[in-house]
Amino acid sequence: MAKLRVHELAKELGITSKDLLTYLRSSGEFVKASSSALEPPVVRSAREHYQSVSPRKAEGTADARKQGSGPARPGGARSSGQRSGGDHTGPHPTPGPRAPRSGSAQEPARSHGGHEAPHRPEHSSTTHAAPHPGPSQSEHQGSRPAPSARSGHGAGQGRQEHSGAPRQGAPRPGPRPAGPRPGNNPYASSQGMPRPGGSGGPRPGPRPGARHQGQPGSERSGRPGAAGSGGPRPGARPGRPGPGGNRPNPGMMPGHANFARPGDRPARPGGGRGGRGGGPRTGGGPGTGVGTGAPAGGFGGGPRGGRGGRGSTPGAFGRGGGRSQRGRKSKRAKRQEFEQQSAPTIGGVSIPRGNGQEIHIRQGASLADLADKINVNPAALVTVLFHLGEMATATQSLDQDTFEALGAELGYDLKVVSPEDEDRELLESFDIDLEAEEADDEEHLKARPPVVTVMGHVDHGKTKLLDAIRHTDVVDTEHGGITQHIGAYQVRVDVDGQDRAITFIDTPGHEAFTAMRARGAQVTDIAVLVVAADDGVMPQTVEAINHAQAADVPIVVAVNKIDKEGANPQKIRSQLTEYGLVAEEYGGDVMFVDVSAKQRIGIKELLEAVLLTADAALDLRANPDTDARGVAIEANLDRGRGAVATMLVQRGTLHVGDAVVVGSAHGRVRAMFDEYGKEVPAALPSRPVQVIGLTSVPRAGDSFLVASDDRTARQIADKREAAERAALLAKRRKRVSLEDFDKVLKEGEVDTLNLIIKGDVSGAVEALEDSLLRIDVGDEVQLRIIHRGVGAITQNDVNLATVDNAVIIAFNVRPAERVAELAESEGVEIKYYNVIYAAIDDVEAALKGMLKPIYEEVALGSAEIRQVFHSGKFGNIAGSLVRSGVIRRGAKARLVRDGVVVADNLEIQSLRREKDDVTEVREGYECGITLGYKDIAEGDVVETWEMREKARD
Ligand SMILES: Nc1nc2c(ncn2[C@@H]2O[C@H](COP(=O)(O)OP(=O)(O)OP(=O)(O)O)[C@@H](O)[C@H]2O)c(=O)[nH]1
Repeated sequence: MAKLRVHELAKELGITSKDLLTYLRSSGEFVKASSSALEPPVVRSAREHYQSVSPRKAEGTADARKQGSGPARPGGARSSGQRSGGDHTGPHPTPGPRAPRSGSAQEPARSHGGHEAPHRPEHSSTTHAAPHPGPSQSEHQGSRPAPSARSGHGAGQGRQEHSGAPRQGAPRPGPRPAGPRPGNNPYASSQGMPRPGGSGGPRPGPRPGARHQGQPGSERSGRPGAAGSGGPRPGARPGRPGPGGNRPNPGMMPGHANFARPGDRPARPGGGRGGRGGGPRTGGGPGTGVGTGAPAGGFGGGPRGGRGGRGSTPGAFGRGGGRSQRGRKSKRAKRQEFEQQSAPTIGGVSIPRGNGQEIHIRQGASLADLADKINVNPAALVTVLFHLGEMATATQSLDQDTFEALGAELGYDLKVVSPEDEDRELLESFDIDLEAEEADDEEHLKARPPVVTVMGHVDHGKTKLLDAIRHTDVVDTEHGGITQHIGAYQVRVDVDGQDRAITFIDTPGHEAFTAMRARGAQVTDIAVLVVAADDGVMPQTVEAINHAQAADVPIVVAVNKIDKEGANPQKIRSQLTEYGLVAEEYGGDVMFVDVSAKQRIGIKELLEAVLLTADAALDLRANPDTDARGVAIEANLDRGRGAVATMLVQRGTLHVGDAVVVGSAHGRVRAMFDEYGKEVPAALPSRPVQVIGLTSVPRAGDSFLVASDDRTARQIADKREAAERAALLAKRRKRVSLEDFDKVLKEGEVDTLNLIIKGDVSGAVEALEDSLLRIDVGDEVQLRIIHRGVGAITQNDVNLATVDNAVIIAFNVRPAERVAELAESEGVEIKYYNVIYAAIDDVEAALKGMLKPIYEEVALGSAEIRQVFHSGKFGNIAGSLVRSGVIRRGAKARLVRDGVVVADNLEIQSLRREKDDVTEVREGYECGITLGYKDIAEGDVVETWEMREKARD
């Protein structure tokens, strides 16, 4: 059963989505947009609120039924939290138990002493009213079994401890934020799983671990799993101002006033963003006009308020109530409305005005795309945009602000949607709602094997270890080991008489891991960190730790090469404490296993440690009885077999004959093979299979899903391809930068400044990190250093920054080859410094919202007015001769008479050579200029300039 979305609930309550959003935000819910899904408790409280205000229909809907069965799953509403970020903070702000932590919950067949029954904590529907982490559910924390209970213990005892005993003998005092752990949902872009590791202490407060660097374990463990990316945060700040507050609006644009036409509405004093402002909603009557300083601009001016009267009666003073009655208009009324909607011409074009409808535009869309959606001529939009002070071609992709400004001007609520949202919408248009599916899964969940990635420094033995594990398949020995590389394999281990499986991703290293994450796929449940006992912690060991921690993936350490002379496994343990990985024997909760990949020593223990860590830290369950969803791990074009893709099933069961869509590839599963090359008819969750039958080769990290039929699969694939093409055009999308951090912070888009520090020497990196973490930034915002390292900025750094929306601080280092290009195209900001204090100052200023870009005025050119023409249409036209530089249409200008500035802040509104409109005129040529300023005279000089951002020292 699908969750109710904001707009649906708003409709039901007879209010606008925006009003509902405002209410929800003010009551502390993190709801992103009107398409956001709402948890039942939130729905209920909203209904109650609005009923108390004005009793309306609310009960008896299908959702009431939902609520009845709605306590959230253990482990948080994983997928929903992932997908729509903070949307689901509401119902689950109280860090609760994340998962049944014992093997019992996952594999009921196992014997677990007193913990036979799956232990599923239920979220109380009242949790949303208590956004602070409380000790309420700490019982589950306390009973979290320690993986340590396993190692080296007798089976029976180990089991019991494992299932019931607290790790250090003492109950864990505090709750663990129960952020949704998206772990295995390929459709999620963000991670919210609290790490299982760490100090295990309580993590209340909204800024856990922000500045505890240096204390082993505390920084990372305290790092907010939840605050990380999208998961519900304890102590989440309620009521951020929504977008639209002080964003630029058309009215702010220079020259906007000059296109005012007779009959335009007068400007509304104050207010936000013209047509999108809140004014009209709250009853701004006709004629309330535009926002800040918008002088009756074009067809700006609150289309919703100003044009009251359209729609239903209540709409006469705004939109209130109009929506529900809109369907019942007479033809005449409709016609009238249409005529009213037809804006007066602007710049010679007439565009039917919207009435505030929400239009979704994908990132990187162009005017042509918008034109298509609102059914107008693209050229007309080009003209309108031009009059808003921006020039763009019909096919050029535009940024969000431009679209919003344009939407406000045209009377539409234009929403630029992220690729994830877009894909969700796309799937929804095919009646596929992944979020709802997962919610429905709850009662059908069955344990699934963990998916493991092996990471570590070069030559520490990752490949050898994967090889050794491959041959340690103690159950399925008849094949004599896995022979084929398909990108992942599954081994079975006999643990305490139980046959259990683990899936290994067969591409070692964090590069593949991060690259997949960059594509939105999170396949890894657990990372095995390989460290050579004769070598110790090396740069890539640290990188691997950072990457795993950034993804909130628990780590099991394999101390390898213990057969070698000079091997010192204890040294590795103590070294790793500095990185927050504290071995159990040192009082921590990370399992360390000594192995020799070469001599195949300790492999079984390692596999057991993986299973125990999974049991203790993760809720690895999936519904096998549904259509398969998962991720493509590897794909290639095989000469004989065509496109071959290794797909990891994450939920449901994949069958031969299923119609699948993988990213923008599609097809029908003709045959499936396992890692032995054996044909398999069906693949359960966590099973990797090589699939043939796709029409094209997908990319690693593409998510796949089974569609109802071939046609649907093809249509989804086609639409995705079109969306991808469009997204390519929007490559220059900007992520977080230090300069705009304040803005995105205010808009509630982020509350953590993620940094990656790269430097030339480790001392500098450490000093910088240390100083940065000491910055006192208050409680509103967090600083998180997600990765630090020595050496040039690599593709990996940029990938990580892409995933986690981080800024890279480069201290005396430069990007490696082509990396700058990648950063540029991905919109990742790299800030270069050679003085530590400058970096600290900038970061501090960014956090405090004081780091504004510095602009300087750059002269473009000047022209002397030779003659003044009067035109009824254009006002006074200055017949001029360009004396220096160029005169450019749209440039800022000032009028100088006898060396004195008589008018400033003008704009070259139109520029002509002979009879033609031109964009610029160079030195020595004559031209006709209109400035929108009447008092011009022969001999005056028009100086033009533009503001350019100045580089900081
Ligand atoms: N003595 C000993 N040598 C090992 C062991 N494990 C790996 N080696 C050796 O270490 C070297 C590197 O092993 P790999 O498995 O290739 O290491 P890797 O981490 O995959 O290296 P890259 O693929 O380069 O990142 C090889 O020569 C292995 O034979 C071990 O347990 N004991």
